Amino acid sequence: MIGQSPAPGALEIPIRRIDPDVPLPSYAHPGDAGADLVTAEDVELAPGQRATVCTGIAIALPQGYAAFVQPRSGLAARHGVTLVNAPGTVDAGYRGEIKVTLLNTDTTTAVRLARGDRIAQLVIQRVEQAVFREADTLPDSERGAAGFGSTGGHTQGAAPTGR
Ligand SMILES: O=c1ccn([C@H]2C[C@H](O)[C@@H](COP(=O)(O)OP(=O)(O)OP(=O)(O)O)O2)c(=O)[nH]1
Repeated sequence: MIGQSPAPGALEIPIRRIDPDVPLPSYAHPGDAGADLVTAEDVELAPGQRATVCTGIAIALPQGYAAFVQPRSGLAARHGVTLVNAPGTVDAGYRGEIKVTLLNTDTTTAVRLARGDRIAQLVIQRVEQAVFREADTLPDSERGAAGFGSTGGHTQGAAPTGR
């Protein structure tokens, strides 16, 4: 079911329809993290092609929040469509139209998306703004500087040596 009534205590976000005919972002199920975004334009992506498309909406997030534009798993698994910059970050101060940079990763098949198709999902989260305080040494930790596969790779990949 699409277009649930809001959960009690849900965060209210002012939204402006730049394109008056596009639906507002909506959660497909109660408890979903992502509200679906649609494309406001028809687009065809050749194999390997990307395109930045309009969603027809602009929002005003409260300070201390950000919205993350995430790919949809169905589009990814069925058609190889993802987002170049996943997740796209919408800053609290941004008042412009939310846009989505789609990428067709399929090497042989073009993908056609029609105005109104759901192309991505918007996840709204609280975020911290840090103060970066320079230090000569960092506190010890169990991991230390080990990373980039230091705990073992997949079956065919050897872990790279750390520096
Ligand atoms: O997928 C995205 C990513 C970003 N934006 C908008 C909202 C965001 O607040 C703004 C700037 O995004 P970002 O900081 O990622 O872009 P930048 O390349 O660093 O540009 P800028 O110099 O404007 O910060 O663009 C979108 O509409 N969709």
